[in-house]
Amino acid sequence: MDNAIVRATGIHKTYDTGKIQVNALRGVDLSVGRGEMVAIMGPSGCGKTTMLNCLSGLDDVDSGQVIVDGVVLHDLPDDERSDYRARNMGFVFQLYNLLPVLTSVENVEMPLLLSGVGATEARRRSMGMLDRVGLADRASHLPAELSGGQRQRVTIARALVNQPSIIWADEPTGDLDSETTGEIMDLILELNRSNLQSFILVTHSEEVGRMAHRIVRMRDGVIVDDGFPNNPTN
Ligand SMILES: Nc1ncnc2c1ncn2[C@@H]1O[C@H](COP(=O)(O)OP(=O)(O)OP(=O)(O)O)[C@@H](O)[C@H]1O
Repeated sequence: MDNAIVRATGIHKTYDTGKIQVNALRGVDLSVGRGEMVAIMGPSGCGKTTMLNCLSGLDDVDSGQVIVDGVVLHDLPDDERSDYRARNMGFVFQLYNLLPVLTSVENVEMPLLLSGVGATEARRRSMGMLDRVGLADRASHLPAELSGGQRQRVTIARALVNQPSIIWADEPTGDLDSETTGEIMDLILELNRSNLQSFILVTHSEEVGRMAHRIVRMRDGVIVDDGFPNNPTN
């Protein structure tokens, strides 16, 4: 793929708990194009989250190479890799839940403040992003004062506020009912189309998978299928 933004080759990852070794990734090759939306699917335990963590540089790999926009990710020292992630990637992960004591806009502006953007500019951009996700009128609400779908929209606004070229999402619609899932996916698709950002998302939902440009199916730590969703409108 010529315009690949992510190019992973021969990724192996083993977890060693002391008692047993789990070969979570057993030679994964994957390229993701600029502006592409890829759904990673497969049965529980097949290695989807591990793949997201390894490809985004959140976790180390045992062997193989991940090149993101020309940068060999795992060659970077830890602090430079974190910095690279903060500047170029957005995350919609359960691990990065909204901070409960901060309002919507305070949550969204956090990545900007952490990367050195001034307070006034951070607030301006965060309000703009909340507006994009349809939540300008909930800017001063705490997460507990929002619905599940609204919370997820704030999480997406926070992931996108830095204008990253890649967004990694682990079950972005996991706990949501089907109507809200549709709304969140429409939002993600609209952002993907208008900003040409690449989305790589893990999902158990065939409905969500069908909305992506491409479905990558995994089993037992390898990719077993990689193709277009069976959807004539895509
Ligand atoms: N920190 C860890 N230590 C040991 N084993 C782990 C660890 N994390 C994951 N595993 C194992 O690695 C394998 C892949 O796990 P992973 O979380 O990537 O699967 P998954 O496809 O995302 O599953 P699910 O759909 O249930 O979230 C599983 O067998 C899991 O038990």
